Amino acid sequence: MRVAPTGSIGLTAGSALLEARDLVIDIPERGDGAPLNLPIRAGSCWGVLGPNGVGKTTLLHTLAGLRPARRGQLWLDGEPMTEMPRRVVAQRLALVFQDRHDGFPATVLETALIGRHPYLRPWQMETAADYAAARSALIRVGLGGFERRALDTLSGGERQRLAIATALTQDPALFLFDEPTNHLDLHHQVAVLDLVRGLVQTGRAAVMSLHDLNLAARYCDHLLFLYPDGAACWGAARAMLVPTALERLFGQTLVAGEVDGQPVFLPARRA
Ligand SMILES: Nc1ncnc2c1ncn2[C@@H]1O[C@H](COP(=O)(O)OP(=O)(O)OP(=O)(O)O)[C@@H](O)[C@H]1O
Repeated sequence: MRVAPTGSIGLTAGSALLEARDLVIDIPERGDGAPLNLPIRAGSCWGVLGPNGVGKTTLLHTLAGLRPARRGQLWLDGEPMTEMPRRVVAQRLALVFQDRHDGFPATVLETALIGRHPYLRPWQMETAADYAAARSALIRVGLGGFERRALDTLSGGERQRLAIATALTQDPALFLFDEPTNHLDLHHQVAVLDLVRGLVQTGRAAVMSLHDLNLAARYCDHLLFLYPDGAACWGAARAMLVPTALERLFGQTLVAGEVDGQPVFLPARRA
């Protein structure tokens, strides 16, 4: 079932930084889901919600151009992404992965500097401006004093914030975050999502997968629901946050309320 048939609900301002047209993601041994038509416009923050294994990570990797779609096209700044050099794509969008497997020893600053690679020629050394960008990003995620620390000494939450700092150093117009609040305590979850909101308010765009419905309700202006049967629906967050749709999405009975004028959802207690 396709609950909200178009991605145009509530989208008025800003140009589409990334547009998915009839996009079908490729999940091995699974049938085609509903084709996605998503215009990710400047100044918008999209949340991708759905149960475990539904395809959120696969979608984000596909939007980043890191894995081929089964069908459909991706347009980045009005050009077909598949025809763009990877370096140019990396100047325009950044993906913060859910999991990282650090291949070799590095410091926190060296890792953040990886965000400048799309702008450097092969073997070109980072400039003072590149270092300044990396240092500024580390400060923004609260890792200002960590520059010389070895990667393998970081906690899970610190490593997550470093991944976000690396994306900030990359300075793209579009940020794709796969569960950006993973490993983070409540304070740092809110700090990271406030930072994402700040990025969006300055005309960038973000797409993030989230498991926390209430954080999604608070921070996202557009939502995409991916259902286990392959259905999908998307639109303005206010129109999407309907308890029956959310209950079907998560297979969980919910109790809905309102705090600070914002919808809040809790799992219903079992009888
Ligand atoms: N190489 C592969 N071969 C077969 N199935 C795969 C492969 N890679 C991923 N999958 C399956 O694709 C499905 C979608 O995975 P994906 O990681 O995109 O889900 P997700 O919605 O991000 O899940 P979660 O919420 O648990 O992070 C899962 O069922 C996963 O097991």
